[in-house]
Amino acid sequence: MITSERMAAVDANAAALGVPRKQLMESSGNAVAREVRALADPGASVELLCGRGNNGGDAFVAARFLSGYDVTVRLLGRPESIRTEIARENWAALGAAEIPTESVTDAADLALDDPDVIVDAMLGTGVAGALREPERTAARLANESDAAVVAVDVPSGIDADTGGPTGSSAGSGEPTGSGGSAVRVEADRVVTFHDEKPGLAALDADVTVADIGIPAAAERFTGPGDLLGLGRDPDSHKGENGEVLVIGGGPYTGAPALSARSALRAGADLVRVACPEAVAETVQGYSADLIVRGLSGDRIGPEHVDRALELAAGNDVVVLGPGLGDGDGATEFAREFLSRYAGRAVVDADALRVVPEVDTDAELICTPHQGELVGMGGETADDPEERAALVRSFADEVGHTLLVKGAVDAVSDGDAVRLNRTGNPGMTVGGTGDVLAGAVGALAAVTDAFHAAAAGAYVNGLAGDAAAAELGNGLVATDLIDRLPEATRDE
Ligand SMILES: NC(=O)C1=CN([C@@H]2O[C@H](COP(=O)(O)OP(=O)(O)OC[C@H]3O[C@@H](n4cnc5c(N)ncnc54)[C@H](O)[C@@H]3O)[C@@H](O)[C@H]2O)[C@@H](O)CC1
Ligand SMILES: [K+]
Repeated sequence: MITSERMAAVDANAAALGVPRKQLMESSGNAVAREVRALADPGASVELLCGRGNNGGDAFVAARFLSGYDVTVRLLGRPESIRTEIARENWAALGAAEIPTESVTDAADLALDDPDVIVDAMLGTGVAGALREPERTAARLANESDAAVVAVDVPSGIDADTGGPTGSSAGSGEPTGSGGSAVRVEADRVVTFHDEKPGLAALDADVTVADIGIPAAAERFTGPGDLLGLGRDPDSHKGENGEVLVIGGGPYTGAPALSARSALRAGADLVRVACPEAVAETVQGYSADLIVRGLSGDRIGPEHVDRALELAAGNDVVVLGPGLGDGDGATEFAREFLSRYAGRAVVDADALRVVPEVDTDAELICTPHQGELVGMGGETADDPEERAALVRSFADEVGHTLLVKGAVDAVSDGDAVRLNRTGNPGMTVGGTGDVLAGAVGALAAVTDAFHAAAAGAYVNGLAGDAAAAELGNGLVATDLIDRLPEATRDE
């Protein structure tokens, strides 16, 4: 099963792996034509109802694969209004190949000549709201005809994620819109691409899943698609893109500052640091952009839990651990803090060891390296696939998301697993882990824990690769921070 949102991410990852959209559309169209061939013999009449997006583009390709059939490609809209370049190219290819096309803008001009097969390629996953005209009328005509109806990817008017009509937030199958009942194509067959869609199972149609050549690696590994949707809403206000509290420092002062600055560069609006008073000035000295809150004394200990919880309450995410040290007081603090905190937290460094034993309502993203993973009671292996399986089962056991750092990072929430290949040996320098924890913290303020961990690993490694390209093995952790804004751009 794959959601529309994940499908878009995987599509972008496939393009980054050298399998561009145009190739996917070619395979999709080919798969649609195969379905038509299975339904009707050559000579049969096939009416392709095409929208202006890529769903329609799939049908333009299908028409090319249907030589020997009496094909009509009917575009709902003007050719100039075809939305994507790839669909436009495939439309133009029809003309060049002398395959008959028609374009209809007015619903009143729509009529179907009693075809044997109708291909519904009006709307796919890019639909917004209930069907408009002329799609609405075309859907009615398709439903009234005796033809076998083959839907491309998803029947037009159906939400691929819910199975309900498009434009209904509940997706419950209830009619929507201004009083009228929701029109949708009642397909006999659906050719859907790459993987099953959650909304198709409940439909009264035969569903074929077509392999369109998206490599498994596009799902297995992080890629640029994992950043889609993490961009800033242009209308947002200060604080809406994430408020992060870093709790750490004491024996080390650089670590909490690195995490905090990283969170800012990865997109958080406000980042606060709670650290011992004795080092507050030093931490502040690293950057005027940080809001530093001192906790009495020179080490964080259990006496600070109340104050830390108070500070945490105003933030979306806590990053716990950078520079905290492994003293008894610090460990006790981490244990008690987590047992009383119920929000979302990234747990790193010396705070990691308390995770397996602590009883917490918090949602944690733990970022251990292999050694810390073993310290937590987890297992590791040389083979990356085996290691990923072990990370998954350990994440399931502890009930939190794990991001296990290595040459290939492994991320799992106990269910899904994602691997990250960005990064380089130059990043073994001190502080890069603090940068990662901060970046994941910033992302966890705007998306779910698993997505934040995967995207954080990806951007951190990407920033490291950009730094290594310039500085080789001379890179330092702050070089990554400087390159995070570019790495986190989602276009
Ligand atoms: N990785 C992928 O996601 C792939 C997608 N492919 C195809 O691309 C489709 C998605 O393409 P698009 O994102 O271009 O979207 P669609 O082709 O689903 O439709 C988008 C366009 O339809 C119009 N529209 C939107 N809502 C409407 C409504 N309620 N009534 C009437 N018109 C409306 C708008 O002009 C919009 O731009 C998939 O369903 C699939 O068929 C395939 O080509 C292969 C790979
Ligand atoms: K469709």
